[in-house]
Parts: sequence; C-alpha cells; structure tokens
Amino acid sequence: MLETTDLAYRYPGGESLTFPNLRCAPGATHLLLGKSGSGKTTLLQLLAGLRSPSHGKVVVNGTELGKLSTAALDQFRGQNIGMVFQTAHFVRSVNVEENLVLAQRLAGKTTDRRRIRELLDVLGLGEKLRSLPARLSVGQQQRAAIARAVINQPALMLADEPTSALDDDNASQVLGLLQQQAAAVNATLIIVTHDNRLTGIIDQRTHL
Ligand SMILES: Nc1ncnc2c1ncn2[C@@H]1O[C@H](COP(=O)(O)OP(=O)(O)OP(=O)(O)O)[C@@H](O)[C@H]1O
Repeated sequence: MLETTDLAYRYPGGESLTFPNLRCAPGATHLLLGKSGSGKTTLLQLLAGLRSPSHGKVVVNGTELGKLSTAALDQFRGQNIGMVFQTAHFVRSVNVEENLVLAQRLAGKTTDRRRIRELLDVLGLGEKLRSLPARLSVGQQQRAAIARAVINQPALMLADEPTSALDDDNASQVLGLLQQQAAAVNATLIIVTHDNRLTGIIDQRTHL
C-alpha cells in the first residue's frame, strides 16, 4: 500500500515541483506519466525515500518515511521497497547470486540461497546464477534486476523506464515478469514510463 499527501520538492535554485496524491493498493500496477522534466524521476526518489520532500508525506505499508532516522530508513527501504531502473546496476565484481545475497544482507535479512535460486529459476536465469552481471544480455540484466527488487518481498516496487532499453519481445517479457513478481508478493508496482507499449496495457495511471 502506498499513499502520498500534498508532496512537493524544490531543487536548490529551482521552482517547486508539486505532485498529485497517490493511493495505490497492494497488488496494483500504476503508471506515472508526464513529459520530460515534469518530475517523474524526482517523485520516484521521494517514494523511495532517497530524497526528502519539502512538503507532504509518503506512507509505505503504514510507515511514514519522513519519520524514520537515516539508518532506519535505509533498512526500511531494503526490506520494503524494490527498485528497477532503465539499465541495471549491480556490484560488478560478484556474480548474480552474490548480488542477491548482498541485497538480503543490506536489508538485515538472513541469507536464503534457496529463495534466490527459486526466484532466478522463475525468471529464466537459473543457468546464470554464477555469471558476472556484465556477462548477461540487457534483457537478462533487467530480469536479474527484477529478482533483486523482489528478493526481500517488498510492499512497494518502483520501476523507472524499465523497458525503454529493450526490444518488443524483451519489453513485454520484462513487464509480464515485473507484474507477476509484484503480484506474487502482493506489492504495489509503480512504473514511470514513456513507453507506449506499456501505456496501452495498464489502466491505472497518474499524469504529472
Ligand atoms: N539534481 C537536480 N538539480 C536541480 N534540478 C534538477 C535536478 N534533477 C532534476 N531537476 C529538475 O527538476 C525537474 C524534474 O526533473 P525529473 O528528472 O524529475 O523529471 P522527469 O519527468 O523524470 O524527466 P525525464 O522524463 O526527462 O527523465 C526538471 O525541471 C529538472 O531540470
């Protein structure tokens, strides 16, 4: 469950960006749309607690992010919020499995290699467990990013242009897997996109 109220953010020297209120149920997929510069990425960063709003609040799974200390927010994010970006960012020096172990550790969870293997199998990456991220294709990297985003069974998944670097086949596969994995843990899925291939499929949307 995600709820925002009267959110605004001002970059130093910039104008104040204001955002419509969001109310997104567990298990629902919601698109954030808007022209370049309208504040989509800024809003995702506010939802992830990576920036603090100059006004308003973000409530994820009943917790108001602004009330958490920095350390508590880092742990809350690791446990409750999964993120997928346009291109995947992994720790380059360790394999896919160890990247997922790191994601569990950073959230303060015990290592669960069985869950990692099962998840990678479901995402068609069972054979890539021991591969370095750079050895994966772009589509495989996006699937591994989904695995990392969902590994800790988050309440909220945030995706910033997750399909725009992909061809049609990979885009529809990645969207399907994102929705399937979000549904499997009953997460709210928020997708920022310009991608017309997605806007035709998902009904719930907010324009910035
Ligand atoms: N680090 C920053 N410092 C100052 N201003 C910024 C910064 N990042 C973004 N902005 C400004 O805030 C506004 C919103 O930017 P944001 O990146 O959130 O938009 P966006 O909708 O995600 O754009 P795009 O679709 O092009 O990625 C823009 O006017 C931008 O110039």
